[in-house]
Amino acid sequence: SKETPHAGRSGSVSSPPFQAADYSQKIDVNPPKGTRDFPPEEMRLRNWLFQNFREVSQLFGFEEVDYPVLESEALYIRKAGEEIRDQLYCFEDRGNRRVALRPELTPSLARLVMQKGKSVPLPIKWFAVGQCWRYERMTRGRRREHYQWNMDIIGVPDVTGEAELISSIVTFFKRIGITARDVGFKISSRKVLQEVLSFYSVPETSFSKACIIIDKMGKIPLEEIKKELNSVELSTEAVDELLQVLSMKSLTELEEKLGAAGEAVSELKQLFSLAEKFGYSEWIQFDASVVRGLAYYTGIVFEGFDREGKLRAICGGGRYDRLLSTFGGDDIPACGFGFGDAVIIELLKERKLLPELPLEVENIVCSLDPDLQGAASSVATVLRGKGQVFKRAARINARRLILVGSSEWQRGMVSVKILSTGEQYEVNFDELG
Ligand SMILES: Nc1ccc(Br)nc1
Repeated sequence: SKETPHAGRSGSVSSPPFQAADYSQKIDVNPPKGTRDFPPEEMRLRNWLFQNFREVSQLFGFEEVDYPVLESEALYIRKAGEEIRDQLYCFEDRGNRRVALRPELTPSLARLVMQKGKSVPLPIKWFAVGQCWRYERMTRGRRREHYQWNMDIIGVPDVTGEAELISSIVTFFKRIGITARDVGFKISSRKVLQEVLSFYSVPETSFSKACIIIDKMGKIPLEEIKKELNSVELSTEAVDELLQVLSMKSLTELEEKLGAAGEAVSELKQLFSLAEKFGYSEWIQFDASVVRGLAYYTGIVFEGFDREGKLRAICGGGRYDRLLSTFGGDDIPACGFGFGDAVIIELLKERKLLPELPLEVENIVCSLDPDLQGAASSVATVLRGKGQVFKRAARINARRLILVGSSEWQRGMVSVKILSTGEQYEVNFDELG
């Protein structure tokens, strides 16, 4: 039935009461607007991508977790004017609870960490690959769901956390053939913004809102940015100074401006020094304009970008030391990133790096005589039981064709044909393994 938007919070659409299906006409066989099916070929590519997400996460000692796609809406009600709030896929359930399809995974992680409390030793190193949602008016024809890979480190207060997270993403890129010539990371810190604003005694409450406004730079006119910054109590002088600092692309320049004593400069210098040790210096650059669009970041922020500038941000993350206290918990230092499943595929297509993932079958068993269906089933069952044969089912194309013919079967034999060479021979059914 057509969605009839009812009154309610922005972005929430309540559908009419359940209507019995009308079988007189063919249903719409396409998935709901903004969502995707994953038929076999697309599913193989998705599994390949997620397998790389998982293997890199485990290489760095992270444990996999997951959470419900449906969460309490309260997890996402932040008052900083984020786009993620404006596009919340939220509704009232049949128990009159305000719920939402998760737009991101970090609030769920914070909720689970709080739930586990002291029972989980620190540092916590968790990763997840989960579907996230937004309700965007389809005027822009964009997707309403994507899968996000997240890695988070809880309980590490210094930038070694961020350095390790960026190293894990670099490791992932290298595994799939992406190099530092293809992508880079723009790195900054929200403490840059904080130190500038504190100089102009801007109230703390304006900080998150100012970050969200600045994240819109390049997406809306500069005059609009200035107006919105004035509206959250930044003076014209503070705005001009801020915009000047945000245009900086060198740490030396930033140090000359803010001095070496502040946390912003010292943490960034420490991170760039660690990057040398990790061996990924060529992948990163300082860019003061990076603030990211989530209200809860408090320190280092970074985003992966394609150097040709054709695509949206590939991934993004940073430090969020005060998220738990916004949920009424005790703060624990934390950092993490989100990595969507869509832009990276666009990038691999651009760079002709999509993997060949044909259907993979180890054996095809077929009976040449209708009366031998049962026999063929026995053969297939024996082969399936031989774990090691099917474990190698990841082989490209079927390697063998097992023929169950009546004359051979009467002698307890089956024919085996190696498809790549055409070689054919008989095997005793009892020795199939
Ligand atoms: N947060 C979010 C969710 C879903 C998509 Br598609 N993009 C962003």
